[in-house]
Amino acid sequence: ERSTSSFSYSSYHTLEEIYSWIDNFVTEHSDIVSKIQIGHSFENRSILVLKFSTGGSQRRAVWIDTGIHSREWITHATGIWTAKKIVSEYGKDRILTNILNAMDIFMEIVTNPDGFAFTHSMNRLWRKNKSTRPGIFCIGVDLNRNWKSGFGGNGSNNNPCSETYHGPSPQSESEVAAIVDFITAHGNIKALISIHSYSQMLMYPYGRSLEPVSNQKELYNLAKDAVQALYGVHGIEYIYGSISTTLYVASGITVDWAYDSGIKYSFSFELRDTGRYGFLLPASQIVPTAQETWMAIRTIMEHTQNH
Ligand SMILES: O=C(CO)C[C@@H](Cc1ccccc1)C(=O)O
Ligand SMILES: [Zn+2]
Repeated sequence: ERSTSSFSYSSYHTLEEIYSWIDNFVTEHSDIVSKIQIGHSFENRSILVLKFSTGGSQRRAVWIDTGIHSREWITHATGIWTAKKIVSEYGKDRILTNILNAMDIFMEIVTNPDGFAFTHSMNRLWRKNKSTRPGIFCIGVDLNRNWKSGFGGNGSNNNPCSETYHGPSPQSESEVAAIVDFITAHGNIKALISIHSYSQMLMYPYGRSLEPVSNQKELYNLAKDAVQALYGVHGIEYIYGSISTTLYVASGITVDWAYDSGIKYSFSFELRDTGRYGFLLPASQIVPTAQETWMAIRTIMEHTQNH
């Protein structure tokens, strides 16, 4: 359809519908939003990033990604709603307006487009990307294990048939390399938020070890504030802490790479629910989930802007 006014923010959508929404969204809000192609997937789909900017050049920025694991549909839906929220609240919400007057926001909604298309066509519970290599008879790499930091360590798997297969080498996957290249070239990303589902958790590095990061106290307190803001919307309770102590040891993950690259405010969300529906969260929970998650994301962005 030609405009986003007929787009349902309370439904799940196909890859084509999301890419079409992105084009309409950028057209309708061209004063503040632009579209950047940062690369292409294994199956040659465009990898798209939304840039929210009110001016300046190379401003400090926040990176948000959703959908790195294709079956986690609530994350793409939350990303879309959040993008609309940002443009709707600019000039109205004082906190968001201050954030966008000082920083840019980059949002990658479909971080694993090949896997996402596959969840619609063949296998709803597909997690990895769709890369193949000669002589390897299982498909896909876990894009949340393919990053350089701690690559190949505990909590990742060398078996290509594993759901946590880390791939042949760090950044071997074009979907990961595209983000690394973009963030490295930008050079002024101050916060990274990588959104997963499910479990209702807000976590920070490290995943690869139990060792606390240097600003652990700050991240703990920021996570606490963010989780309290989230709770205030619909009374949903999150737990929070470092990945390795809150969930499990995982190596080669997005937020460890971000942190080691100097992005001191790196977080990973696990959205609703805690297992009743899991990855098959009903569409009726999209808007409530996005509304509460926004309050946590805004808290993290506000802290980043002020530090
Ligand atoms: O996707 C998950 C649920 O589908 C769990 C996530 C947990 C996690 C999230 C962020 C960083 C490290 C691990 C994973 O194992 O990669
Ligand atoms: Zn995940």
